[in-house]
Amino acid sequence: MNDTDLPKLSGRLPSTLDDGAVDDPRFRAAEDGIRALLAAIGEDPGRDGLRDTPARVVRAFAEYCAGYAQDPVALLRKTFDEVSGYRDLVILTDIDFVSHCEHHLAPIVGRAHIAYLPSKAVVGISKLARVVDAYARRLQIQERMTAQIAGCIEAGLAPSGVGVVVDAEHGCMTLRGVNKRAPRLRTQAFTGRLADDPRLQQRLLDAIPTTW
Ligand SMILES: Nc1nc2c(ncn2[C@@H]2O[C@H](COP(=O)(O)OP(=O)(O)OP(=O)(O)O)[C@@H](O)[C@H]2O)c(=O)[nH]1
Ligand SMILES: [Zn+2]
Repeated sequence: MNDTDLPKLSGRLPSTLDDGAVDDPRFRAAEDGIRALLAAIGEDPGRDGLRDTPARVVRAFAEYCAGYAQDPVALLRKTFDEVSGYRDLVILTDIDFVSHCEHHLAPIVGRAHIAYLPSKAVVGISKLARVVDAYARRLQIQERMTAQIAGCIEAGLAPSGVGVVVDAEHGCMTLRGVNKRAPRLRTQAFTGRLADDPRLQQRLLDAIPTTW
């Protein structure tokens, strides 16, 4: 799978206030935008309690979106090939993440579950969680994030197959709009042997705890 949505690695807001970010004109413009938003909801952006809020919000969004600065495939560069012929599924479940929807900038809170069939090397399992975060920390829709994670593992490890299942609650449905208490969206992507073999898919699905 081609990852056509690899991030632009420049032109983003810095994710911290270090290294001169305070002087970045985009940072200042974004703060003005938050001040305008505060005024639009009937607040006084000049009152004491809100004076530092625009800068905080911009910093927070830079942090929520820090994944744009990462190259997720590069996270999988270090692999281990001394696995004594291990060829079965590697399954990592319940990788929690927070993302933000690109429609409302509302939080998406969920868990990703990943399986892959190694062809020769395996990767440190923390790297799979790092890949999830690199895509979650962007503005997303869940379907795209799911496909991106699968595509990244495919590109980074060239395994015999990948399965990614994502379960998440969307703030834009639970906190506003239709206001449903806890609808959970499941998306999944399978490649290679997992795309061809429903029994391999089922092994990943069976490994996912039913509660969270
Ligand atoms: N498929 C998909 N839809 C999403 C995701 N996140 C949010 N949405 C939906 O995106 C849609 C945006 O719809 P619009 O009609 O443009 O926006 P809206 O008027 O705010 O819609 P409501 O949420 O129904 O009030 C909504 O139906 C959201 O529930 C996602 O990850 N995947
Ligand atoms: Zn939304």
